[in-house]
Amino acid sequence: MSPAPPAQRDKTSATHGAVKQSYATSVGKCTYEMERDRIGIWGCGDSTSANKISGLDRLRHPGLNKGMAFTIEERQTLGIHGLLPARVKSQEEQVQMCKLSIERYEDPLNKYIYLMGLLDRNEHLFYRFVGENVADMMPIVYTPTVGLACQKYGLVYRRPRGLFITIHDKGHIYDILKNWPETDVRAIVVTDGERILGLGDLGACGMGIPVGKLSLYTALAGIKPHQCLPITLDVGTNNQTMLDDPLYIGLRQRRVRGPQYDEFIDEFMDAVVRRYGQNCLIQFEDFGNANAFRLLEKYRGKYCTFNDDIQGTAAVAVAGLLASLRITGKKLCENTIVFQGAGEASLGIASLCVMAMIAEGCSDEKARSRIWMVDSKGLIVKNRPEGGLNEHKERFAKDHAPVRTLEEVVDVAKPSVLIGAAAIGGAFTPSILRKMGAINDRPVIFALSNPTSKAECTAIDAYSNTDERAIFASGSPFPEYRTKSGRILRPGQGNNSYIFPGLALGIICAGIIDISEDFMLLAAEALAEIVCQEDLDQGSLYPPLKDIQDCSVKIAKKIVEHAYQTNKASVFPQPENTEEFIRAQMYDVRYAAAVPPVYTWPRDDVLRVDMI
Ligand SMILES: NC(=O)c1ccc[n+]([C@@H]2O[C@H](COP(=O)([O-])OP(=O)(O)OC[C@H]3O[C@@H](n4cnc5c(N)ncnc54)[C@H](O)[C@@H]3O)[C@@H](O)[C@H]2O)c1
Ligand SMILES: O=C(O)C[C@H](O)C(=O)O
Ligand SMILES: [Mg+2]
Repeated sequence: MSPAPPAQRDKTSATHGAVKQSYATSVGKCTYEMERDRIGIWGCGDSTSANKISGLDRLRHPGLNKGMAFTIEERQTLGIHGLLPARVKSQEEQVQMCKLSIERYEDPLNKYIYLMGLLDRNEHLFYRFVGENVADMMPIVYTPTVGLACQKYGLVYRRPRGLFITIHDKGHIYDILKNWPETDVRAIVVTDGERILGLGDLGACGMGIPVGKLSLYTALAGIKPHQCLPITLDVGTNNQTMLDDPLYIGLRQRRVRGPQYDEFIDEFMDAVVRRYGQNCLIQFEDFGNANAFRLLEKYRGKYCTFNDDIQGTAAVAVAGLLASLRITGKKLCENTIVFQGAGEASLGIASLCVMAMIAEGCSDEKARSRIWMVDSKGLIVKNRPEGGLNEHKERFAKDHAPVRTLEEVVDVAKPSVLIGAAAIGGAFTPSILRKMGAINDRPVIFALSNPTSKAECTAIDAYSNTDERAIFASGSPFPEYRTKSGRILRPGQGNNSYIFPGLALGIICAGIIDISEDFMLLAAEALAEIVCQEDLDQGSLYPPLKDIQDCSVKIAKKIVEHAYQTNKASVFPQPENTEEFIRAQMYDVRYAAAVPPVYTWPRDDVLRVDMI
């Protein structure tokens, strides 16, 4: 069975009603045929005749190149014999070589450049290497090193990887999408670079984030690389350092806002639907606060979209909180939660917490009463003298006199859970942490801000100021911690990377367009369920990173099943075996045969004369 084309793509106008897709798997195709089709897409040859494809093209195409793993037979058939050294390597040997190569670099940015170079040369090898070494490689291709790479993107940028669409392309966005050589795009991660991690406005240099997120789509959830498209919408930057930097790669102008910006994003959304179909997932990433909430409200339910910083973060944090209940023995609604920050991450988490508390049987009002939020002006209270509370913050405003500092809020609220997402490095001072330890037997401390320099506290801070009783998680990874008694604690990474790859896999497989909040709570519950006693005993509220690929499939399975139960799926018929259905669509990191198998006599499948 051929992979079904995404529904309604490349029609002249965008339509957003539900469209049924056929069973979109590539199960029936052998890998050789799939590779051959892809060469056709890139225009390197006739898609019906593998023999016409230049061997050199295969060496240059990251999706087809195997480097020294081309067999002698392949080298001869493809006309690349002699272009490679005599030795034929296995992919396993190549993976070993990658390990040796990357270990030679000390500077993380050089490791990043090496890995991006590998991705540009040999996709299968990159994904196998990263997939087999997730805990070591994620901090390079993703948080925290990707933050550094974005800050230096002018230096790091080598080859096209994704699309830059500028505000000057307004009116022609569809034409730019058509310049992307792949037609079967199922997932886009898009940024406008305004809030890159906790590093602020990096303009077009934010491209490192969609590239990094989508590399995790493949490495952690097996979504095929050619189905993923990173996009940066370049509307300028207000970062003067970037504007003054001769290496800056984006438009040298201040950010466009207002109706022109809105029309630009509207055109982008419609162009994606027109080009790739309404089932193409659009993940919003690292937009500035005001646009992030506004655009989510505007597009959710109408386009296949979610905001990772609001919704993905909510799911991973709630998963961690649900897992923490197994240690504290409480219900979620019995906790008092203080947030440092009241932006995308914090408000997203707070809203999903309310939903989870309501699911426990608590009222909406009581659930909200459990949540205290602190922003740059202090505790969020009703009738704040400065005014200016938006509707999201208003929902959590306390009937309380103004309280200015986080420490004072901790004194007043006496929280059992402290969550930081304000990008203020070190905001959880030793004094605040000691207070959390004094109020609680097992204080829950989440330092979610990224990258590491923005974390509210380190794992060492959290443990050492609470007599090692803290239940700690962080957005960026921290090394393991040895307690005074010699126990090893492995703090879990409360990062949306535990959620978005599996969520996206489920969305794509079932063809979900309306990604409602119930999917986020479901993903949170699914992730929390995977956490085992051994993880908790080691101080982690999340499964180890080495198991994250399995987590993605388990999350995707729940998402797909729920989509069929709630009539949100658009891929029919409903698969009998959900997991098999999902796995059949996943990327295989192993190389496919580059030439058709040559049959030698006697063939097993042919009746031989001497057998008659
Ligand atoms: N771990 C994860 O998966 C994850 C996910 C999303 C965001 N984050 C991180 O969270 C941080 C914030 O992201 P966001 O999207 O919520 O940003 P945002 O800009 O939407 O929100 C930041 C919030 O911090 C508040 N703030 C600023 N200064 C403050 C201060 N001195 N005291 C208290 N509050 C203050 C702001 O008022 C705002 O409410 C970033 O570092 C980001 O990397 C982590
Ligand atoms: O990118 C990350 O590491 C998580 C999150 O999306 C963030 O913006 O910090
Ligand atoms: Mg983000």
